[in-house]
Amino acid sequence: MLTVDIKKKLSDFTLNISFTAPNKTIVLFGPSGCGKTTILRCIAGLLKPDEGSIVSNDTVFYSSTKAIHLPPKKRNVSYMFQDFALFPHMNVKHNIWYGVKTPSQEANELYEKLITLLKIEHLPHRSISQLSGGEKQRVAMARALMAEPQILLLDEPLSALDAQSRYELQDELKRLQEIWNIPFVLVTHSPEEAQAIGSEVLFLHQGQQVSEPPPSWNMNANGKPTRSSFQYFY
Ligand SMILES: Nc1ncnc2c1ncn2[C@@H]1O[C@H](COP(=O)(O)OP(=O)(O)OP(=O)(O)O)[C@@H](O)[C@H]1O
Repeated sequence: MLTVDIKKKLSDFTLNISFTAPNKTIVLFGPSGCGKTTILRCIAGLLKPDEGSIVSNDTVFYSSTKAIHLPPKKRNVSYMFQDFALFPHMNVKHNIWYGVKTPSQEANELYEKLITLLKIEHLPHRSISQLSGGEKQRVAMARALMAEPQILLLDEPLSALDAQSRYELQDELKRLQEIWNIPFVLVTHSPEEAQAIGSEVLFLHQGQQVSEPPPSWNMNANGKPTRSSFQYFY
């Protein structure tokens, strides 16, 4: 369980957000610049809010009243970036093992489980430059979970992929969340993706949560959001 209740002054508005993420996938949805990435960065400890609190289970990550601001490495949070941020000079296996401090039998078992679940058993010695976008996403996912995080943050994890890989990986993400049973906090611009993956969706507008979903959630016959989808925000 993750509880976020923070304010932070940004260039054009003040981010003022309060939500609780149970062990499910919570989606932060809204237009470019509404504050989605800033929220992830505050949870990860890469940015300090101006006030409020961030608590994960019993661990206080940030509290303005208690003057607590844990550094990123003490938060046990994995952050998966839009471009996957894999190390190009390392092969797949070394990328996945990167965050593991002490090799152990348990870590080996976790590694085997992850590459099987993510269907990348055939790739361990491949270099990153020889992977498709979907394969890179799977490797990034394995690396993120190999660190055994309490929380997984995903910043537009599927946006660089073609439609086919996106659909496949939406299902994988849902399945992995159910197995890991930790909060996944996922940022997207895509109403279709938010609906497909999110157990809960937070609609954001200029740093604030808005209660109404955009009239937008009407899809056309091809399952794509209609043009009116975006009127709410743009
Ligand atoms: N450290 C910072 N200090 C002040 N303003 C910031 C800071 N970081 C980002 N901003 C501004 O805050 C706003 C929210 O940025 P943020 O990156 O969180 O938006 P976003 O919703 O993730 O956008 P996108 O979907 O384009 O990635 C933007 O106007 C941005 O310019």
